[in-house]
Amino acid sequence: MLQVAIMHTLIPIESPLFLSGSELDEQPAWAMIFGNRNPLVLEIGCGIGDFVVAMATRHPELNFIALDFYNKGCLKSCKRAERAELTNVRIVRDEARSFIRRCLAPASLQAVFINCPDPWPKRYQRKRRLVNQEFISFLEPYLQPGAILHFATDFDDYGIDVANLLRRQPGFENLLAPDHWRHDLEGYPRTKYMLKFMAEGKEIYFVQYRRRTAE
Ligand SMILES: C[S@@+](CC[C@H](N)C(=O)[O-])C[C@H]1O[C@@H](n2cnc3c(N)ncnc32)[C@H](O)[C@@H]1O
Repeated sequence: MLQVAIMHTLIPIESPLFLSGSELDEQPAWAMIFGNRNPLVLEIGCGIGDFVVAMATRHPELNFIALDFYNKGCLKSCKRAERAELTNVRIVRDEARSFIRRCLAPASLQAVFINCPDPWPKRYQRKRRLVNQEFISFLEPYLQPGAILHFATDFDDYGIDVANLLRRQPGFENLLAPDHWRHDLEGYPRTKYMLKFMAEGKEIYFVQYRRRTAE
């Protein structure tokens, strides 16, 4: 029988800003990687890197880890961050949960951004969504007390679900109260996917919660 091997070759990424998750040590020394001890911010699913570049340009006092398992997106993100001459960004190709578990210490993140995660719109697909109760419980200990979790989606059912989920978490407080979500947040950079959905007339759901500090 003729067997046809389909090779999925990854375009090599030769950028000083790129880190392959599979080659990273467990619990890498982020202060060594960034060359300073500035607070860490994580973006999950950075896509083409437009958001992280906008944020890292505004906040040179923070170190941004932009994560995606999509190689081409990582390549585009690296090019974009290099063009902006940023030194406070690293683009990591890895799966979010696996990366967080292996490479981040408890209470090490000052903020997490999740913009337009894959919506898995069909009912039978929803268990594949990244953000659910299990994920929030998993992520919470990696946030410092006072750290902010930013979530944005164009998919109303996902936005409302995450807002309701976070509302029930005793460890988090709603920064947009009394609203559970907003459709506009001044100053929040719009991502490629947000702009695409907005052009189709869809509304974005922004949800923002802060991990409570101990009383
Ligand atoms: C719909 S795109 C949104 C990209 C970007 N945030 C934006 O708003 O334009 C979702 C991105 O998340 C990435 N992604 C989805 N699940 C992931 C996971 N578990 N770990 C890492 N990246 C993930 C995908 O590869 C994709 O690039």
